[in-house]
Amino acid sequence: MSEINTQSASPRGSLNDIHVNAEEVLITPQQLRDELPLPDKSREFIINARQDIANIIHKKDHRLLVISGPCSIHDVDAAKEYARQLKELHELHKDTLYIVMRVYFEKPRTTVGWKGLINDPQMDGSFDVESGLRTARELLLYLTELGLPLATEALDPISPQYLAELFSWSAIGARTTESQTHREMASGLSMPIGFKNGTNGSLDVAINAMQSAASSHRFMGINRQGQVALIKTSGNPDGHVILRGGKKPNYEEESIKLCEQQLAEHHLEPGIVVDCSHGNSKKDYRRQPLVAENVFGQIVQGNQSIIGIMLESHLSEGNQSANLPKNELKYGVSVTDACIDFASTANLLAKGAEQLSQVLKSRIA
Ligand SMILES: O=C[C@H](O)[C@H](O)COP(=O)(O)O
Ligand SMILES: C=C(OP(=O)(O)O)C(=O)O
Repeated sequence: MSEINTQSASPRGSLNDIHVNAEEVLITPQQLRDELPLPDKSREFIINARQDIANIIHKKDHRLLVISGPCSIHDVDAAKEYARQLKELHELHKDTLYIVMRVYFEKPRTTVGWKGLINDPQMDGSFDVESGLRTARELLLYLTELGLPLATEALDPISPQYLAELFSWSAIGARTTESQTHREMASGLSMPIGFKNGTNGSLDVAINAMQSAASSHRFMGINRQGQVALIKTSGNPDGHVILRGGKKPNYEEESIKLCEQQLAEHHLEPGIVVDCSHGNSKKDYRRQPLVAENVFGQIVQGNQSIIGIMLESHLSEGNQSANLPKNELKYGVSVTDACIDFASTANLLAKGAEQLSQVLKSRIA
């Protein structure tokens, strides 16, 4: 890693780097991939998981997609323990639910705050991004070997070259669904992509994003060697909407119908994932099970468009400040949005599997 102090390199009066203090050259994506390669067995597993999820989106697989996991990953040991428990649920409910682990390394902030494990893995303002990338890749390799499909938010347009091959599903978040950069990136990503409605509740931005990302784009990015490159994409055919609520929730029947109508008006497939957290839980984690149960009820009543749910779930409930000294952080508790605990997650998914096992099968003609 080589660091250039741009302030000392820029004499007074310079037009450049006025607000840039320093830059460091990072390991290239290819170097990290060589250092931590993806075994063939894991590659096969991810190819199949992406296909399973695409089949759910296009209604060729009856199962309900369940994306469950911490709001953000900050502690690798806790993430591994969560994954081992989630893997049991994945197996237990595999005929009805397709359970994928949320592994979010990049957090979009409303203003400022800890931006995730890649940006600041030590959570102390040391911003050791190279070690963040390495830790993230090591963890993804472990989780894949465990046999869990993995989900993330694609936020940084550079990090996919380092990590994206390990994910089977990605979201474009509420704060970036309207961003051209993110729509271009989504058009080239190799896994199914969900687009969240905007933080104010706007569905239009997600529908526009789906159309944009399904198209081919030309844009500047980096290649695996870390060079700036002109990227040419063919478009992502597996886009769908994620309803996350906004100023008010949008998971109830009326909102789902409105979303179905808007998708139909744009000749888009009616595949909807409901995020049970965020605006839909009014930021109260205890409400997530209520949202999920309402969604299960809609499916039992004959809804055909809901293809999945998302849960913010961790080993223990609630959250804590990411600014606490490391030795004061409680194990298995979120440092970003509050989560439901694992026992509640397991109860909820057992209820869902029981209620939906027959009805989901009858959806696929
Ligand atoms: O899901 C996580 C948060 O809702 C998102 O990153 C915004 O967090 P903030 O409003 O605490 O910055
Ligand atoms: C940031 C997230 O969600 P949203 O984009 O809906 O706020 C998230 O799911 O972590």
